[in-house]
Amino acid sequence: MTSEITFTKGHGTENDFVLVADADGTWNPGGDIVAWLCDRRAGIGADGLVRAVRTAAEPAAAQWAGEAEWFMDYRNADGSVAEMCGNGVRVFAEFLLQQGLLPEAALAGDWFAVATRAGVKRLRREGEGSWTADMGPWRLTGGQRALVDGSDALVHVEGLDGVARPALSVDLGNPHTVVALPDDGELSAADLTSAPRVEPAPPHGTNVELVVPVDAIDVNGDGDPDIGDVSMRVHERGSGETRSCGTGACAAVLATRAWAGEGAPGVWRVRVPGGRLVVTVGAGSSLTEGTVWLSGPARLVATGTVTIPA
Ligand SMILES: N[C@@H](CCC[C@H](N)C(=O)O)C(=O)O
Repeated sequence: MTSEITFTKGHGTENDFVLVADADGTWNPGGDIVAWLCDRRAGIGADGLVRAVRTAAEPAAAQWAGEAEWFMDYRNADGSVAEMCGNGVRVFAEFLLQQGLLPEAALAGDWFAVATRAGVKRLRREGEGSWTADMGPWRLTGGQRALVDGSDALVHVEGLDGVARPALSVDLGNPHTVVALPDDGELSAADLTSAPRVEPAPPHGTNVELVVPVDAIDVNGDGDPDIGDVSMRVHERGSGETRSCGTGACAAVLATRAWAGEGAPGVWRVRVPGGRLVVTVGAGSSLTEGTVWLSGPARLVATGTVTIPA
């Protein structure tokens, strides 16, 4: 039997999603259906599927029912499940607004809670199509040892000189491995048509970010940089190279800040192929753990219906 689903297509800095409202949790697609929907030739095409379901109706989220009304069920383009999506959660908030499901107070600029597999995240509307997400806790996976050594992994990136690069692993609820490159030439030369090989292989796979520091900005002219600035490309676990990754932007900043050491800025601009994001490191964060905020656009571009094959 086939079924018809209403969807919205949206993106955050061109990290794009198919969004489906499934308030009562009656539609729980298998990985093959997700992969088909996300297929850019045979399906609608997206980096991932976002399903909006009431926490009370979703067994995976029932533990957060008292804290958040809605659960973001995030799936990668290959149909695999992911814990969190930083661009996706902003687009999710914009989608709830479009569907008339956003709590009234959130429209007025109050924080509101969304449950994810990485726990409850809070979001605030900054203006039309613009959101900040409190991404919650992060940590360098390798802890103090990785900070002292400057790396806890090696990454082989195709298209460069064949030498494995030192990298830092960052846990944002989902896994990231960040590699610093010296300049834009290397950033462009990197071939991300296949996943960079990471050693040791992370147990649940990883998203890989390539990051190039851009000159930090000294806003008040006191000689100390106030705003950090990086360029980034990403190969996402389960989706391949994408034009942006929100959790990846946070990871890129947190690794760069760890390499820079004490005194590094707390606010960063992240340039990705699909646009720009702002990452703010939470007050009280150390170089190895803390909290982080992500700000950026969320755009909804189309709605439609699709017949799901049996
Ligand atoms: N694009 C997302 C991250 C999506 C999940 C990721 N591919 C994973 O498997 O962890 C973002 O904006 O954070």
